Amino acid sequence: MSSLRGRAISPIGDDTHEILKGVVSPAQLNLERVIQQNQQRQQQQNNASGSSDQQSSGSPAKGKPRLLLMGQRRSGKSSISSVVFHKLPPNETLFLESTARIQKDSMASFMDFQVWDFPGQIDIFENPTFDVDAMFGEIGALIWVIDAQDDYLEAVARLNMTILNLQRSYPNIKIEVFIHKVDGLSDDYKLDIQRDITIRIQDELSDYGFENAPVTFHLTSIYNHSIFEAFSKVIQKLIPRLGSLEAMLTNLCRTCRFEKAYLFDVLTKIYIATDNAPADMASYEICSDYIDVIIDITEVYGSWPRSRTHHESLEGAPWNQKLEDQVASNWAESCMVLSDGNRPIMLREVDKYLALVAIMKEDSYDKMPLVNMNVETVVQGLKEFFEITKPK
Ligand SMILES: Nc1nc2c(ncn2[C@@H]2O[C@H](COP(=O)(O)OP(=O)(O)OP(=O)(O)O)[C@@H](O)[C@H]2O)c(=O)[nH]1
Repeated sequence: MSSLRGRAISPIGDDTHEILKGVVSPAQLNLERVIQQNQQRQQQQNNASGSSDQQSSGSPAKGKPRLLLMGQRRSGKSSISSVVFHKLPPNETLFLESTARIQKDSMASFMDFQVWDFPGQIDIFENPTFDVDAMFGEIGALIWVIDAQDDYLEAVARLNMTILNLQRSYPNIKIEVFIHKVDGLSDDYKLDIQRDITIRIQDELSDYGFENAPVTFHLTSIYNHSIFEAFSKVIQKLIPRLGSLEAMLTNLCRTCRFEKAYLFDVLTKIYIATDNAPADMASYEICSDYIDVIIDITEVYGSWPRSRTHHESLEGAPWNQKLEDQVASNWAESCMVLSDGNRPIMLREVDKYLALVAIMKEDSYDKMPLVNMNVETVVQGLKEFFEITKPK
């Protein structure tokens, strides 16, 4: 399949070929032009307004974007960070000790970012030893965790103070409120709490003249996929030109008749883009569980060294082809059929961090060769996308 790379393809539909045709496609040229224009515009703004405004723009000027986890003590910040970024089983968070100082984690991922876990008792605006400019200058998002199983009035009051302090100097910082530990709560109660917290925050902010502060709310728990879903939404806001990624996946779904396609960060199981079909928690869960299965199997069998004779027999008759030319991906590919409705689900690695996972429709399995060709083309397009948009 690798011999197909760089050629125009003949898809089941007719859209994918515009993603990668020949050496440089119009889409690629367009993306490069837009990225260059954005960079020039940003450079001009920075030159015009000096370095202090650069910090106040809220977008990461240099280095890695930062996610700050803040909130009251025992609200669940360290648990969230450990479950999402370190694969700690949720039950084991019961034994986590209270955080005494800021924990800084660097994530080597498709996009290098940092996660800072703050101790609940710290108030950075009260404490003169904190360099607030350095802290919020390169911030990607502030995640405020509220324990929904506890009395949340004080947490909301502190969040309001924090937003008001930030709005004056850093109006573009994205504030993500995780209404957390909703696992034990009924659906009605969850929505009531969300409504109540939203109103309390919006009322307070509009009293101070901030009508449209960038605050988003998520209902989360470490005991189900909601925490990964919420982090996915947060990370997606940090991806430049996310719309182009979504358009690629939407085209792929239309061309191959997929029900849903996700681009996953394999280690964290955060999805960084999906097609434009309505979001559906069940399909996200099954794709994310599938990644776990593949990783487990790879850990057991992945490093199994094939003997030279076995290798030669695989490349010999009746195939008479090199092994890498017989498979669609040089790294990993897998496909299995879901028992409900006979819908196959496929996984294709994009690079060492990312994987494309898609749920197909019932009849797509017959068209696997064409599906593979289209997936291969989109994967090449995705690689180019990340190459072009990577911070220089
Ligand atoms: N039911 C439930 N419990 C949770 C959830 N997330 C965290 N917890 C529990 O909440 C408790 C406190 O979690 P931590 O992660 O230590 O809280 P923290 O906000 O880091 O606390 P400090 O370090 O003191 O600021 C632990 O016992 C966790 O098991 C959740 O989603 N649901």
